[in-house]
Amino acid sequence: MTLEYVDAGEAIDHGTLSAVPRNAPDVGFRVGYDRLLDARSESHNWLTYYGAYDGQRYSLLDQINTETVKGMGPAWIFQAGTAGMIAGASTYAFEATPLVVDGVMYVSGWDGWVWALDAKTGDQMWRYKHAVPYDVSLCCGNVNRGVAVAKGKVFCVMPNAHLLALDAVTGERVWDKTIGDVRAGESGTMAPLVVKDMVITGSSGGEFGVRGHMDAFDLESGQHRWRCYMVPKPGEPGSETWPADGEAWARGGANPWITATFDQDTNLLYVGTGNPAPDFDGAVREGDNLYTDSIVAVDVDQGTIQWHYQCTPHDVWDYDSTMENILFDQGGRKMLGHFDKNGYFFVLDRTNGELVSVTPYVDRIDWGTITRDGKVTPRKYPDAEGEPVHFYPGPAGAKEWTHAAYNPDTELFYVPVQDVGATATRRRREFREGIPYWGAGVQVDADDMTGSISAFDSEGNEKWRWRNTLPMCSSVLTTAGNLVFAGTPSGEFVALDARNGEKLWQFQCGSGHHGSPMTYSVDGRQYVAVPVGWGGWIEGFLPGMLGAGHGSALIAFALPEEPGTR
Ligand SMILES: O=C(O)c1cc(C(=O)O)c2c(n1)C(=O)C(=O)c1cc(C(=O)O)[nH]c1-2
Repeated sequence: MTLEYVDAGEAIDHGTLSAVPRNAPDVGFRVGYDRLLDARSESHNWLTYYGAYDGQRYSLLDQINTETVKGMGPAWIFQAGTAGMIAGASTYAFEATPLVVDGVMYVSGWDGWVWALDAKTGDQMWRYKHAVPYDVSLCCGNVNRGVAVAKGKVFCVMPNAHLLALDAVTGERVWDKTIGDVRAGESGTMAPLVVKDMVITGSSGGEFGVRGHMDAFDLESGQHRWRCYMVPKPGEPGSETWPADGEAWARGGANPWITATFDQDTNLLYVGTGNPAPDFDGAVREGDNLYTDSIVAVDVDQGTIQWHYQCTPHDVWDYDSTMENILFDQGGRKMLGHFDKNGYFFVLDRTNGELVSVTPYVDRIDWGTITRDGKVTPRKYPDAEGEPVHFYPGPAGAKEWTHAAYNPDTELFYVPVQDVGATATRRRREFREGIPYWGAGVQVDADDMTGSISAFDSEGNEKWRWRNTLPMCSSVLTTAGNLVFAGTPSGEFVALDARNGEKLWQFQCGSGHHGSPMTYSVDGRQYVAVPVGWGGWIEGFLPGMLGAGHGSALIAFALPEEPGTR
Protein backbone atom coordinates (compact mmCIF):
# COMPACT_ATOMS: atom_id res chain seq x y z
CA MET A 1 0.00 0.00 0.00
CA THR A 2 1.42 3.40 -0.90
CA LEU A 3 1.29 6.36 1.41
CA GLU A 4 -1.04 9.15 0.40
CA TYR A 5 0.79 12.05 1.92
CA VAL A 6 3.35 14.64 0.95
CA ASP A 7 6.57 14.74 2.92
CA ALA A 8 6.77 18.15 4.51
CA GLY A 9 10.56 18.12 4.51
CA GLU A 10 13.08 17.74 7.28
CA ALA A 11 13.00 20.03 10.25
CA ILE A 12 16.32 21.49 11.31
CA ASP A 13 17.43 19.23 14.12
CA HIS A 14 19.12 20.64 17.21
CA GLY A 15 20.21 17.10 17.98
CA THR A 16 20.59 15.60 21.38
CA LEU A 17 21.17 18.17 24.05
CA SER A 18 22.07 17.47 27.58
CA ALA A 19 23.09 19.69 30.43
CA VAL A 20 24.66 16.68 32.11
CA PRO A 21 25.15 14.13 29.31
CA ARG A 22 24.56 10.70 30.65
CA ASN A 23 23.40 7.48 29.09
CA ALA A 24 20.37 5.70 30.46
CA PRO A 25 20.75 2.01 31.38
CA ASP A 26 19.70 -0.33 28.57
CA VAL A 27 16.40 -1.33 30.25
CA GLY A 28 14.41 -0.35 27.14
CA PHE A 29 15.94 -3.26 25.17
CA ARG A 30 14.15 -5.74 27.36
CA VAL A 31 10.67 -4.38 26.59
CA GLY A 32 8.92 -6.42 23.93
CA TYR A 33 5.38 -7.52 23.08
CA ASP A 34 5.39 -10.28 25.73
CA ARG A 35 5.96 -7.78 28.52
CA LEU A 36 3.53 -5.25 27.08
CA LEU A 37 0.79 -7.91 26.97
CA ASP A 38 1.31 -8.59 30.65
CA ALA A 39 2.17 -5.04 31.70
CA ARG A 40 -0.20 -4.94 34.67
CA SER A 41 1.58 -7.80 36.42
CA GLU A 42 4.74 -5.67 36.65
CA SER A 43 3.10 -2.76 38.41
CA HIS A 44 6.49 -1.35 39.51
CA ASN A 45 6.63 -0.21 35.88
CA TRP A 46 4.28 1.80 33.67
CA LEU A 47 5.21 0.30 30.32
CA THR A 48 2.59 1.67 27.97
CA TYR A 49 0.39 4.75 27.68
CA TYR A 50 -2.54 3.63 29.86
CA GLY A 51 -0.34 1.36 32.01
CA ALA A 52 -1.75 -1.68 30.20
CA TYR A 53 -3.42 -2.31 26.83
CA ASP A 54 -6.89 -2.34 28.45
CA GLY A 55 -6.85 1.41 29.15
CA GLN A 56 -7.90 0.98 32.79
CA ARG A 57 -5.25 3.28 34.27
CA TYR A 58 -5.26 0.91 37.27
CA SER A 59 -2.14 -0.16 39.18
CA LEU A 60 -1.67 -3.08 41.56
CA LEU A 61 0.63 -1.00 43.78
CA ASP A 62 -0.79 -0.46 47.28
CA GLN A 63 2.02 0.88 49.48
CA ILE A 64 0.30 4.24 49.16
CA ASN A 65 -3.24 3.45 50.27
CA THR A 66 -6.23 4.91 52.12
CA GLU A 67 -4.34 4.60 55.42
CA THR A 68 -0.87 5.77 54.42
CA VAL A 69 -1.65 8.46 51.84
CA LYS A 70 -1.89 11.22 54.42
CA GLY A 71 1.90 10.97 54.86
CA MET A 72 2.63 11.40 51.15
CA GLY A 73 4.76 14.32 49.99
CA PRO A 74 6.94 15.35 47.05
CA ALA A 75 10.00 13.11 46.52
CA TRP A 76 11.41 15.08 43.59
CA ILE A 77 10.42 17.72 41.03
CA PHE A 78 11.67 17.86 37.44
CA GLN A 79 11.47 21.38 36.02
CA ALA A 80 10.91 20.65 32.35
CA GLY A 81 10.41 24.34 31.65
CA THR A 82 14.04 25.11 32.32
CA ALA A 83 15.14 22.68 29.67
CA GLY A 84 17.11 25.13 27.62
CA MET A 85 17.40 28.53 26.05
CA ILE A 86 15.80 27.22 22.90
CA ALA A 87 12.43 26.57 24.48
CA GLY A 88 12.29 28.26 27.86
CA ALA A 89 9.18 27.56 29.88
CA SER A 90 6.06 26.29 28.22
CA THR A 91 2.92 28.33 27.81
CA TYR A 92 1.11 25.13 26.85
CA ALA A 93 -0.34 22.37 28.99
CA PHE A 94 2.01 19.58 30.11
CA GLU A 95 -0.15 16.62 29.06
CA ALA A 96 2.09 13.55 28.88
CA THR A 97 1.78 10.30 30.80
CA PRO A 98 5.36 9.39 31.80
CA LEU A 99 6.43 5.77 31.18
CA VAL A 100 8.70 3.93 33.63
CA VAL A 101 10.85 0.93 32.73
CA ASP A 102 12.91 -0.61 35.56
CA GLY A 103 13.85 2.68 37.20
CA VAL A 104 14.06 4.87 34.07
CA MET A 105 11.33 7.36 33.23
CA TYR A 106 10.66 8.52 29.65
CA VAL A 107 8.46 11.57 29.13
CA SER A 108 7.71 14.06 26.36
CA GLY A 109 6.85 17.75 26.52
CA TRP A 110 5.67 20.52 24.24
CA ASP A 111 7.41 21.53 21.03
CA GLY A 112 9.43 18.36 20.44
CA TRP A 113 11.05 17.73 23.83
CA VAL A 114 11.70 14.19 25.09
CA TRP A 115 13.52 13.32 28.34
CA ALA A 116 14.89 10.23 30.10
CA LEU A 117 15.04 10.65 33.87
CA ASP A 118 16.19 8.61 36.82
CA ALA A 119 12.77 7.60 38.20
CA LYS A 120 14.15 7.45 41.75
CA THR A 121 15.72 10.91 41.88
CA GLY A 122 14.27 12.88 38.96
CA ASP A 123 17.81 13.50 37.62
CA GLN A 124 17.97 13.97 33.88
CA MET A 125 19.77 11.24 31.91
CA TRP A 126 19.31 12.61 28.40
CA ARG A 127 17.05 14.98 26.57
CA TYR A 128 16.13 15.36 22.93
CA LYS A 129 14.76 18.38 21.07
CA HIS A 130 13.14 18.17 17.67
CA ALA A 131 13.21 21.47 15.81
CA VAL A 132 9.55 22.02 15.11
CA PRO A 133 8.82 24.63 12.43
CA TYR A 134 7.05 27.65 13.94
CA ASP A 135 4.24 27.65 11.36
CA VAL A 136 2.69 24.24 12.09
CA SER A 137 -1.14 24.39 12.17
CA LEU A 138 -2.28 23.26 15.61
CA CYS A 139 -5.89 23.55 16.72
CA CYS A 140 -5.44 23.03 20.42
CA GLY A 141 -1.94 23.81 21.57
CA ASN A 142 1.62 22.67 21.09
CA VAL A 143 1.13 19.60 23.27
CA ASN A 144 2.19 15.97 23.44
CA ARG A 145 0.69 13.08 25.39
CA GLY A 146 3.68 10.78 25.73
CA VAL A 147 6.00 8.16 24.30
CA ALA A 148 6.10 4.40 23.68
CA VAL A 149 9.12 2.26 24.56
CA ALA A 150 10.19 -1.09 23.10
CA LYS A 151 13.29 -2.91 21.84
CA GLY A 152 15.70 -0.21 22.92
CA LYS A 153 13.80 2.64 21.30
CA VAL A 154 11.61 5.49 22.50
CA PHE A 155 8.89 6.47 20.01
CA CYS A 156 7.29 9.89 19.97
CA VAL A 157 5.21 11.92 17.50
CA MET A 158 6.11 15.54 16.83
CA PRO A 159 3.81 18.55 16.27
CA ASN A 160 4.91 18.66 12.61
CA ALA A 161 3.53 15.16 12.00
CA HIS A 162 6.76 13.19 12.32
CA LEU A 163 7.21 9.91 14.17
CA LEU A 164 10.66 9.57 15.74
CA ALA A 165 12.45 6.54 17.11
CA LEU A 166 15.13 7.59 19.63
CA ASP A 167 17.81 5.37 21.11
CA ALA A 168 16.57 4.61 24.65
CA VAL A 169 20.13 4.67 26.02
CA THR A 170 21.51 7.84 24.44
CA GLY A 171 18.46 9.77 23.21
CA GLU A 172 19.93 9.92 19.70
CA ARG A 173 17.56 9.75 16.76
CA VAL A 174 17.46 6.33 15.07
CA TRP A 175 14.80 6.99 12.45
CA ASP A 176 12.30 9.68 11.53
CA LYS A 177 9.14 9.16 9.44
CA THR A 178 6.53 11.61 8.19
CA ILE A 179 3.02 10.68 9.29
CA GLY A 180 1.05 13.56 7.80
CA ASP A 181 1.06 16.61 5.56
CA VAL A 182 1.65 19.75 7.63
CA ARG A 183 0.73 21.99 4.70
CA ALA A 184 -2.76 20.50 4.76
CA GLY A 185 -3.02 21.09 8.51
CA GLU A 186 -2.04 17.63 9.78
CA SER A 187 -0.08 17.39 13.03
CA GLY A 188 0.76 14.96 15.84
CA THR A 189 0.01 15.07 19.59
CA MET A 190 -0.82 11.52 20.68
CA ALA A 191 1.31 8.93 22.45
CA PRO A 192 2.18 6.08 20.05
CA LEU A 193 1.28 2.49 20.95
CA VAL A 194 3.56 -0.50 20.38
CA VAL A 195 1.71 -3.72 19.47
CA LYS A 196 3.60 -6.83 18.30
CA ASP A 197 6.48 -5.51 16.13
CA MET A 198 4.65 -2.32 15.16
CA VAL A 199 4.38 1.21 16.45
CA ILE A 200 0.95 2.72 15.84
CA THR A 201 0.13 6.42 15.48
CA GLY A 202 -2.89 8.62 14.78
CA SER A 203 -3.11 12.00 13.05
CA SER A 204 -4.43 15.33 14.35
CA GLY A 205 -5.86 18.12 12.21
CA GLY A 206 -9.63 17.61 12.14
CA GLU A 207 -10.27 21.33 12.63
CA PHE A 208 -8.41 22.05 9.37
CA GLY A 209 -10.50 19.78 7.16
CA VAL A 210 -8.15 16.83 6.72
CA ARG A 211 -9.01 13.11 6.49
CA GLY A 212 -8.02 11.41 9.76
CA HIS A 213 -5.92 8.24 9.72
CA MET A 214 -3.93 5.74 11.76
CA ASP A 215 -0.62 4.32 10.61
CA ALA A 216 1.50 1.34 11.63
CA PHE A 217 5.28 1.20 11.23
CA ASP A 218 7.83 -1.55 11.75
CA LEU A 219 9.37 -0.60 15.07
CA GLU A 220 12.89 -1.69 14.09
CA SER A 221 13.19 -0.17 10.63
CA GLY A 222 10.42 2.42 10.57
CA GLN A 223 9.03 0.86 7.40
CA HIS A 224 5.38 1.68 6.82
CA ARG A 225 2.99 -1.28 7.32
CA TRP A 226 -0.53 0.07 6.88
CA ARG A 227 -2.71 3.15 6.89
CA CYS A 228 -6.35 3.13 7.98
CA TYR A 229 -8.42 6.18 7.01
CA MET A 230 -11.25 7.07 9.37
CA VAL A 231 -13.46 8.46 6.59
CA PRO A 232 -14.33 6.04 3.75
CA LYS A 233 -13.72 7.19 0.21
CA PRO A 234 -16.51 6.96 -2.41
CA GLY A 235 -17.50 3.35 -3.01
CA GLU A 236 -16.22 2.05 0.33
CA PRO A 237 -18.65 0.90 3.06
CA GLY A 238 -19.88 3.97 4.96
CA SER A 239 -19.35 6.33 2.03
CA GLU A 240 -23.16 6.50 1.62
CA THR A 241 -23.20 8.63 4.79
CA TRP A 242 -21.44 11.49 2.95
CA PRO A 243 -22.67 13.60 0.02
CA ALA A 244 -22.17 11.68 -3.22
CA ASP A 245 -20.83 14.74 -5.03
CA GLY A 246 -17.83 16.82 -4.08
CA GLU A 247 -15.02 16.30 -1.65
CA ALA A 248 -16.71 16.61 1.75
CA TRP A 249 -15.41 13.11 2.64
CA ALA A 250 -11.81 14.06 1.83
CA ARG A 251 -12.05 16.98 4.30
CA GLY A 252 -14.17 15.06 6.76
CA GLY A 253 -11.96 14.95 9.89
CA ALA A 254 -12.53 11.94 12.21
CA ASN A 255 -8.94 12.23 13.43
CA PRO A 256 -7.90 9.54 15.93
CA TRP A 257 -5.73 11.84 18.07
CA ILE A 258 -5.78 9.73 21.24
CA THR A 259 -4.03 6.38 21.83
CA ALA A 260 -6.10 3.25 21.13
CA THR A 261 -6.66 0.35 23.52
CA PHE A 262 -5.98 -3.23 22.38
CA ASP A 263 -7.23 -6.76 23.09
CA GLN A 264 -4.96 -9.65 22.13
CA ASP A 265 -7.91 -12.08 21.89
CA THR A 266 -9.94 -10.06 19.42
CA ASN A 267 -6.73 -8.76 17.75
CA LEU A 268 -8.52 -5.40 17.56
CA LEU A 269 -7.44 -1.87 18.33
CA TYR A 270 -10.27 0.18 19.87
CA VAL A 271 -9.99 3.65 18.43
CA GLY A 272 -11.94 6.84 19.16
CA THR A 273 -12.41 9.22 16.24
CA GLY A 274 -12.79 12.99 16.19
CA ASN A 275 -15.47 15.39 15.01
CA PRO A 276 -16.48 15.87 11.38
CA ALA A 277 -15.18 18.92 9.54
CA PRO A 278 -16.36 21.57 9.27
CA ASP A 279 -17.38 21.74 12.89
CA PHE A 280 -20.73 23.42 13.65
CA ASP A 281 -21.76 23.40 9.99
CA GLY A 282 -23.52 20.28 8.80
CA ALA A 283 -24.99 21.76 5.63
CA VAL A 284 -21.98 20.88 3.48
CA ARG A 285 -21.90 17.28 4.69
CA GLU A 286 -25.44 15.86 4.74
CA GLY A 287 -25.65 12.36 6.30
CA ASP A 288 -24.32 10.59 9.38
CA ASN A 289 -20.68 11.20 8.33
CA LEU A 290 -19.07 7.87 9.24
CA TYR A 291 -16.71 7.18 10.94
CA THR A 292 -16.61 10.57 12.70
CA ASP A 293 -17.41 10.65 16.46
CA SER A 294 -17.20 6.87 16.54
CA ILE A 295 -15.68 3.93 18.35
CA VAL A 296 -13.92 2.01 15.59
CA ALA A 297 -12.42 -1.51 15.90
CA VAL A 298 -9.35 -1.90 13.68
CA ASP A 299 -7.63 -5.24 12.92
CA VAL A 300 -4.11 -4.65 14.17
CA ASP A 301 -2.41 -6.74 11.48
CA GLN A 302 -4.35 -5.52 8.46
CA GLY A 303 -5.34 -1.99 9.48
CA THR A 304 -8.92 -2.66 8.39
CA ILE A 305 -12.10 -1.54 10.17
CA GLN A 306 -14.02 -4.55 11.55
CA TRP A 307 -16.94 -2.74 13.20
CA HIS A 308 -17.91 0.72 14.34
CA TYR A 309 -20.35 2.43 16.68
CA GLN A 310 -21.16 6.10 16.12
CA CYS A 311 -21.84 8.12 19.30
CA THR A 312 -23.01 11.38 17.65
CA PRO A 313 -24.31 10.96 14.07
CA HIS A 314 -23.97 14.10 11.91
CA ASP A 315 -22.33 16.06 14.72
CA VAL A 316 -22.68 19.86 14.75
CA TRP A 317 -21.47 20.39 18.36
CA ASP A 318 -17.77 19.40 18.18
CA TYR A 319 -18.26 16.15 20.10
CA ASP A 320 -15.12 14.15 19.35
CA SER A 321 -15.25 10.53 20.50
CA THR A 322 -11.46 10.28 20.63
CA MET A 323 -11.29 9.59 24.34
CA GLU A 324 -10.27 6.17 25.69
CA ASN A 325 -12.23 2.95 25.27
CA ILE A 326 -11.69 1.06 28.53
CA LEU A 327 -11.72 -2.75 28.22
CA PHE A 328 -13.27 -4.76 31.04
CA ASP A 329 -14.98 -8.12 31.42
CA GLN A 330 -18.28 -8.74 33.12
CA GLY A 331 -20.30 -11.89 33.47
CA GLY A 332 -17.93 -13.60 31.06
CA ARG A 333 -18.65 -10.95 28.44
CA LYS A 334 -15.94 -8.82 26.84
CA MET A 335 -17.01 -5.20 27.19
CA LEU A 336 -15.76 -1.72 26.47
CA GLY A 337 -16.67 1.48 28.37
CA HIS A 338 -16.51 4.93 26.78
CA PHE A 339 -17.40 8.32 28.30
CA ASP A 340 -18.11 10.56 25.32
CA LYS A 341 -17.84 14.33 24.97
CA ASN A 342 -21.60 14.30 24.26
CA GLY A 343 -22.35 13.52 27.93
CA TYR A 344 -23.24 9.82 27.56
CA PHE A 345 -21.51 6.69 28.87
CA PHE A 346 -21.52 3.91 26.26
CA VAL A 347 -20.94 0.24 27.07
CA LEU A 348 -20.42 -2.03 24.07
CA ASP A 349 -19.67 -5.70 23.49
CA ARG A 350 -16.13 -5.35 22.21
CA THR A 351 -16.23 -8.49 20.10
CA ASN A 352 -18.85 -7.06 17.73
CA GLY A 353 -19.68 -3.44 18.65
CA GLU A 354 -23.18 -4.25 19.91
CA LEU A 355 -24.55 -1.64 22.33
CA VAL A 356 -25.05 -2.98 25.87
CA SER A 357 -26.20 0.31 27.46
CA VAL A 358 -25.96 4.08 27.15
CA THR A 359 -26.60 6.44 30.08
CA PRO A 360 -25.96 10.15 30.82
CA TYR A 361 -23.05 10.88 33.18
CA VAL A 362 -23.36 14.69 33.51
CA ASP A 363 -26.29 16.74 34.85
CA ARG A 364 -26.82 19.09 31.92
CA ILE A 365 -27.27 17.72 28.39
CA ASP A 366 -29.54 19.42 25.85
CA TRP A 367 -27.93 18.97 22.39
CA GLY A 368 -30.24 15.97 22.00
CA THR A 369 -31.17 12.75 23.73
CA ILE A 370 -30.01 9.17 23.49
CA THR A 371 -32.33 6.50 24.88
CA ARG A 372 -30.99 3.40 26.62
CA ASP A 373 -31.30 1.40 23.42
CA GLY A 374 -29.15 3.93 21.56
CA LYS A 375 -31.74 5.96 19.63
CA VAL A 376 -30.35 9.47 19.04
CA THR A 377 -32.70 12.47 18.72
CA PRO A 378 -30.67 15.63 18.13
CA ARG A 379 -31.97 19.15 18.66
CA LYS A 380 -32.31 21.39 15.64
CA TYR A 381 -29.21 23.45 14.91
CA PRO A 382 -29.97 26.93 13.48
CA ASP A 383 -29.42 27.22 9.77
CA ALA A 384 -29.15 31.00 9.65
CA GLU A 385 -25.82 32.77 9.71
CA GLY A 386 -25.31 34.72 12.95
CA GLU A 387 -28.08 32.98 14.94
CA PRO A 388 -26.73 31.91 18.33
CA VAL A 389 -27.51 28.54 19.89
CA HIS A 390 -26.74 27.65 23.49
CA PHE A 391 -25.98 23.99 24.26
CA TYR A 392 -24.83 21.56 26.94
CA PRO A 393 -22.22 20.13 27.14
CA GLY A 394 -20.04 22.78 25.47
CA PRO A 395 -17.52 21.84 22.77
CA ALA A 396 -14.91 20.69 25.30
CA GLY A 397 -17.41 17.99 26.22
CA ALA A 398 -18.73 16.65 29.50
CA LYS A 399 -15.32 14.99 29.52
CA GLU A 400 -12.34 15.96 27.38
CA TRP A 401 -9.62 13.60 26.12
CA THR A 402 -8.34 13.37 29.70
CA HIS A 403 -8.85 9.82 30.80
CA ALA A 404 -11.22 8.02 33.11
CA ALA A 405 -9.98 5.00 35.09
CA TYR A 406 -11.53 1.63 35.96
CA ASN A 407 -10.79 -0.23 39.19
CA PRO A 408 -11.54 -3.98 38.97
CA ASP A 409 -11.60 -4.23 42.80
CA THR A 410 -14.44 -1.72 43.24
CA GLU A 411 -15.81 -2.43 39.72
CA LEU A 412 -16.23 1.32 39.31
CA PHE A 413 -15.26 3.81 36.61
CA TYR A 414 -13.88 7.17 37.81
CA VAL A 415 -14.61 10.02 35.43
CA PRO A 416 -13.31 13.61 35.27
CA VAL A 417 -16.54 15.53 34.57
CA GLN A 418 -16.92 19.03 33.12
CA ASP A 419 -20.39 20.49 33.49
CA VAL A 420 -20.34 23.61 31.33
CA GLY A 421 -22.30 24.91 28.37
CA ALA A 422 -21.46 27.24 25.48
CA THR A 423 -23.05 29.36 22.77
CA ALA A 424 -22.20 28.78 19.12
CA THR A 425 -22.96 31.38 16.48
CA ARG A 426 -22.75 30.15 12.93
CA ARG A 427 -20.09 31.78 10.80
CA ARG A 428 -19.81 29.75 7.65
CA ARG A 429 -16.32 29.21 6.20
CA GLU A 430 -15.22 28.11 2.76
CA PHE A 431 -12.66 25.32 2.72
CA ARG A 432 -9.06 26.49 2.25
CA GLU A 433 -6.19 24.09 2.74
CA GLY A 434 -4.38 24.52 6.05
CA ILE A 435 -6.83 27.16 7.36
CA PRO A 436 -9.20 26.37 10.27
CA TYR A 437 -12.40 24.86 8.87
CA TRP A 438 -14.72 25.71 11.72
CA GLY A 439 -18.26 26.94 11.11
CA ALA A 440 -19.05 29.03 14.22
CA GLY A 441 -17.81 31.43 16.83
CA VAL A 442 -18.04 29.77 20.25
CA GLN A 443 -18.37 31.37 23.67
CA VAL A 444 -18.02 29.20 26.77
CA ASP A 445 -20.30 29.98 29.78
CA ALA A 446 -17.55 31.49 31.91
CA ASP A 447 -19.77 32.19 34.92
CA ASP A 448 -21.62 28.92 35.14
CA MET A 449 -19.33 25.93 35.29
CA THR A 450 -18.68 23.13 37.69
CA GLY A 451 -17.05 19.71 37.75
CA SER A 452 -16.52 16.47 39.60
CA ILE A 453 -14.82 13.15 39.79
CA SER A 454 -17.81 10.84 39.51
CA ALA A 455 -17.88 7.09 40.12
CA PHE A 456 -20.13 4.88 37.96
CA ASP A 457 -20.78 1.18 37.80
CA SER A 458 -20.88 -0.46 34.41
CA GLU A 459 -24.66 0.01 34.18
CA GLY A 460 -24.27 3.76 34.46
CA ASN A 461 -25.44 4.09 38.08
CA GLU A 462 -23.62 6.91 39.85
CA LYS A 463 -22.14 5.65 43.13
CA TRP A 464 -20.49 8.81 44.41
CA ARG A 465 -19.44 12.27 43.28
CA TRP A 466 -16.56 14.43 44.52
CA ARG A 467 -17.50 17.98 43.57
CA ASN A 468 -15.11 20.69 42.43
CA THR A 469 -15.92 24.34 41.74
CA LEU A 470 -14.21 24.18 38.34
CA PRO A 471 -14.58 21.48 35.67
CA MET A 472 -12.21 18.53 36.10
CA CYS A 473 -9.87 18.28 33.14
CA SER A 474 -7.01 16.01 34.18
CA SER A 475 -6.86 12.24 33.74
CA VAL A 476 -7.63 9.95 36.66
CA LEU A 477 -5.47 7.17 38.14
CA THR A 478 -6.78 4.39 40.38
CA THR A 479 -4.83 1.84 42.43
CA ALA A 480 -5.17 -1.33 44.48
CA GLY A 481 -4.55 0.93 47.48
CA ASN A 482 -8.23 1.90 47.00
CA LEU A 483 -7.25 5.35 45.81
CA VAL A 484 -8.28 7.67 43.00
CA PHE A 485 -5.88 10.48 42.01
CA ALA A 486 -6.77 13.55 39.94
CA GLY A 487 -5.65 17.17 39.55
CA THR A 488 -7.76 20.33 39.46
CA PRO A 489 -7.38 23.32 37.09
CA SER A 490 -6.37 25.45 40.08
CA GLY A 491 -3.40 23.19 40.90
CA GLU A 492 -4.55 20.85 43.70
CA PHE A 493 -3.57 17.22 43.25
CA VAL A 494 -6.03 15.13 45.28
CA ALA A 495 -6.31 11.54 46.49
CA LEU A 496 -9.86 10.25 46.99
CA ASP A 497 -11.10 7.06 48.60
CA ALA A 498 -12.11 4.85 45.67
CA ARG A 499 -15.01 3.39 47.68
CA ASN A 500 -16.81 6.60 48.63
CA GLY A 501 -15.06 9.64 47.11
CA GLU A 502 -13.86 11.06 50.42
CA LYS A 503 -10.89 13.37 49.96
CA LEU A 504 -7.96 11.93 51.91
CA TRP A 505 -5.05 14.12 50.79
CA GLN A 506 -4.20 17.11 48.65
CA PHE A 507 -1.16 19.06 47.49
CA GLN A 508 -1.06 22.44 45.71
CA CYS A 509 1.24 21.95 42.69
CA GLY A 510 1.49 25.62 41.71
CA SER A 511 -0.09 25.31 38.26
CA GLY A 512 -3.20 23.68 36.82
CA HIS A 513 -3.57 20.02 35.83
CA HIS A 514 -4.41 19.04 32.26
CA GLY A 515 -2.33 15.88 32.07
CA SER A 516 -2.19 12.30 33.27
CA PRO A 517 -0.87 10.99 36.62
CA MET A 518 0.70 7.50 36.84
CA THR A 519 2.38 5.35 39.49
CA TYR A 520 5.45 3.09 39.71
CA SER A 521 7.98 1.86 42.23
CA VAL A 522 11.77 1.70 42.47
CA ASP A 523 13.62 -0.35 45.11
CA GLY A 524 10.35 -1.08 46.88
CA ARG A 525 9.23 2.57 47.19
CA GLN A 526 6.01 3.58 45.42
CA TYR A 527 5.82 6.93 43.61
CA VAL A 528 2.86 8.77 42.09
CA ALA A 529 4.00 11.11 39.31
CA VAL A 530 1.99 13.91 37.74
CA PRO A 531 2.87 16.44 35.03
CA VAL A 532 1.77 19.95 36.00
CA GLY A 533 1.38 22.92 33.70
CA TRP A 534 -1.54 25.06 32.66
CA GLY A 535 -1.76 26.88 29.34
CA GLY A 536 -2.66 26.96 25.68
CA TRP A 537 -6.01 25.73 24.45
CA ILE A 538 -7.40 24.85 27.87
CA GLU A 539 -7.07 28.49 28.98
CA GLY A 540 -9.61 29.54 26.37
CA PHE A 541 -11.93 26.82 27.53
CA LEU A 542 -11.81 28.04 31.13
CA PRO A 543 -11.76 31.83 30.66
CA GLY A 544 -11.91 32.34 34.41
CA MET A 545 -8.42 30.83 34.58
CA LEU A 546 -6.79 33.25 32.12
CA GLY A 547 -3.64 34.57 33.72
CA ALA A 548 -3.28 31.58 36.08
CA GLY A 549 0.28 30.40 36.74
CA HIS A 550 1.84 28.42 33.90
CA GLY A 551 4.27 25.67 34.64
CA SER A 552 6.12 22.71 33.19
CA ALA A 553 7.01 20.52 36.11
CA LEU A 554 6.81 16.81 36.71
CA ILE A 555 6.26 16.05 40.39
CA ALA A 556 6.82 12.60 41.94
CA PHE A 557 5.21 11.95 45.31
CA ALA A 558 6.05 9.18 47.79
CA LEU A 559 5.76 8.23 51.45
CA PRO A 560 8.55 9.58 53.72
CA GLU A 561 11.80 7.65 53.86
CA GLU A 562 13.77 6.94 56.98
CA PRO A 563 16.13 9.94 57.46
CA GLY A 564 19.51 9.39 55.83
CA THR A 565 18.48 6.54 53.56
CA ARG A 566 18.79 8.40 50.24
O1 LIG B 1 -9.65 17.18 15.46
C1 LIG B 1 -8.47 17.11 15.80
O2 LIG B 1 -7.59 16.65 15.07
C2 LIG B 1 -8.12 17.53 17.19
C3 LIG B 1 -6.83 17.37 17.69
C4 LIG B 1 -6.55 17.74 19.01
C5 LIG B 1 -5.13 17.49 19.44
O3 LIG B 1 -4.42 16.81 18.67
O4 LIG B 1 -4.67 17.92 20.48
C6 LIG B 1 -7.60 18.28 19.82
C7 LIG B 1 -8.89 18.40 19.23
N1 LIG B 1 -9.11 18.05 17.95
C8 LIG B 1 -10.03 18.90 19.96
O5 LIG B 1 -11.14 18.99 19.42
C9 LIG B 1 -9.89 19.25 21.32
O6 LIG B 1 -10.87 19.65 21.97
C10 LIG B 1 -8.60 19.15 21.91
C11 LIG B 1 -8.16 19.43 23.20
C12 LIG B 1 -6.84 19.15 23.21
C13 LIG B 1 -5.90 19.25 24.33
O7 LIG B 1 -4.72 18.91 24.12
O8 LIG B 1 -6.32 19.63 25.43
N2 LIG B 1 -6.44 18.69 22.00
C14 LIG B 1 -7.49 18.68 21.19
